[in-house]
Amino acid sequence: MSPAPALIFDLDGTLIDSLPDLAAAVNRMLAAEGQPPMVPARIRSFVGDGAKVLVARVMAERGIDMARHDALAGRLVADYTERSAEFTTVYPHVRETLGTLRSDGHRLGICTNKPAAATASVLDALGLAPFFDCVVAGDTLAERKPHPAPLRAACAALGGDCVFVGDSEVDAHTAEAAGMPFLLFSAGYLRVPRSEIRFAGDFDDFRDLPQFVARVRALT
Ligand SMILES: O=C(O)COP(=O)(O)O
Ligand SMILES: [Mg+2]
Repeated sequence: MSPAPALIFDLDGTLIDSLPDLAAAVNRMLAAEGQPPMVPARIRSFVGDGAKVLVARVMAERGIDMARHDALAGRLVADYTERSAEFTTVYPHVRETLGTLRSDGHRLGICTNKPAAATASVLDALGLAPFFDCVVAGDTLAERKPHPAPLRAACAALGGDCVFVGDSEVDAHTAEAAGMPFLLFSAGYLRVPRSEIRFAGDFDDFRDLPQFVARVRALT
């Protein structure tokens, strides 16, 4: 069996349920535009490709002039960064599992499409930052997921073999492009049927993650 692989986690919909604060920020933006609020389930279907794409999808749905995209996206990111952890929760058993994985010798990292400042703010506020040796965020590099570069950068920083754990088709495609095993957290924000993506294992309870990691490790 190979040495303990490093584990790289997606953030939104994988470690944290951030939709309530993302939706609150979107709805503050819409209110400032004189628009009625959007239901969180709809906003959830727009999450996964980063804040700028989220804002573009909301604007397209509401017929807001795209010429204002940079201004509105900039405002939303600044507002969300200030208020990223008012309603956001860590999924059950995430903290204890991250602790177990670290004690078992795994190095841990994050690869998210959320911008770096917002990522740092939410990780600090929820007490998750100390678990991670490396964070690659949506604006750390010129490319973001599903481009493999951010995941490869996280893996290079952690060293050795890596496994990616995420909730969405964006994550599955990123892992595939990077040639890395992918474990699906199926209680997050997946937007396509599971049959459309490839994963080495799936789980909806973090207490089950160490056994999947051990199984993937036994194969390498
Ligand atoms: O902010 C997003 O759109 C997605 O973030 P994630 O990559 O952590 O899921
Ligand atoms: Mg996600």
